[in-house]
Amino acid sequence: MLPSESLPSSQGETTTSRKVGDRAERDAAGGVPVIAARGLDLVFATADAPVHALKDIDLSIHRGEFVSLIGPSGCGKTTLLRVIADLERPTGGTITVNGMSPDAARRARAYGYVFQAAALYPWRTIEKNLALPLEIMGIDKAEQRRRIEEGLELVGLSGFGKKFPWQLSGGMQQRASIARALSFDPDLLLMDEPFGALDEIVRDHLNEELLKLWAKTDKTIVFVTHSIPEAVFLSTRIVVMSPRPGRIHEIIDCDLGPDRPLDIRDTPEFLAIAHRVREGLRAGHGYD
Ligand SMILES: Nc1ncnc2c1ncn2[C@@H]1O[C@H](COP(=O)(O)OP(=O)(O)OP(=O)(O)O)[C@@H](O)[C@H]1O
Repeated sequence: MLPSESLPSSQGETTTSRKVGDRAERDAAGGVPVIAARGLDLVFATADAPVHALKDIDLSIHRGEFVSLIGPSGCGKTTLLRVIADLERPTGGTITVNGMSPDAARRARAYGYVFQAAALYPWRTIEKNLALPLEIMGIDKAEQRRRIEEGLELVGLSGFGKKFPWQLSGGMQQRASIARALSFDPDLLLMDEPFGALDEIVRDHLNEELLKLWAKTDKTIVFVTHSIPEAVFLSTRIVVMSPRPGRIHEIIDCDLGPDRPLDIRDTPEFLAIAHRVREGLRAGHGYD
């Protein structure tokens, strides 16, 4: 693997140093969830029949969690992420982000959003792509420079700032888009199948490095995926969704601890959780 294909490892640090908070304790302490959805519903009005994309979603996500949304195509994973990001308005129920409405949270720049495709502007260099949200926020040039360098270093792209997106591999472009989402230091990262288009080896590697980055920055991450192993490897909890109207079928704790080398995927504990997720997907799908 090229060195440039790696997110930087947190050398000398281990993920065990991370304070993985205990949700029950935080609830008892009255901590405000980062995301709190109650009875959330979304019906898209279309030219023919209305599309019931989300139905009765109840979900609380707390600071420092890594929560994956998994489910069959069209079950509303992206729609749920877009509701959190204030890119779609629910038609029923309530949702707060950091205790605010999604609209207020968006204006407060509470989250960074990483799309499935890197969505970088091809006519801007990597550093100019990273600068864009900072320019919009009116951050001065010197501070922009500092944050861009820090962001590039965080994702292992130091020295690539002057390149254009098309001069980088798919994995490197996706890392640049992660750095852009982190450039204004949001506590919450929303990621919509960010590695879905990458080959398995690069994807494995970025999974491993994303986990280290999460441990290092203590962000809350909501991550959409179709992959059971990816969900189990990354998450502290897995939300299994069922097809239209998209509902939460089951929420599975993924208590594998913070230290997760790739070969954890061969352990009985990992395989047992993957099995539960698969069973949840099957049951939610109504195959039988
Ligand atoms: N703007 C829209 N107007 C009408 N229907 C929509 C709109 N956006 C999404 N949908 C429909 O809502 C349902 C949920 O879509 P969504 O993209 O959230 O699913 P998903 O689980 O993310 O799917 P995939 O895994 O294929 O990306 C689908 O039936 C989709 O066709």
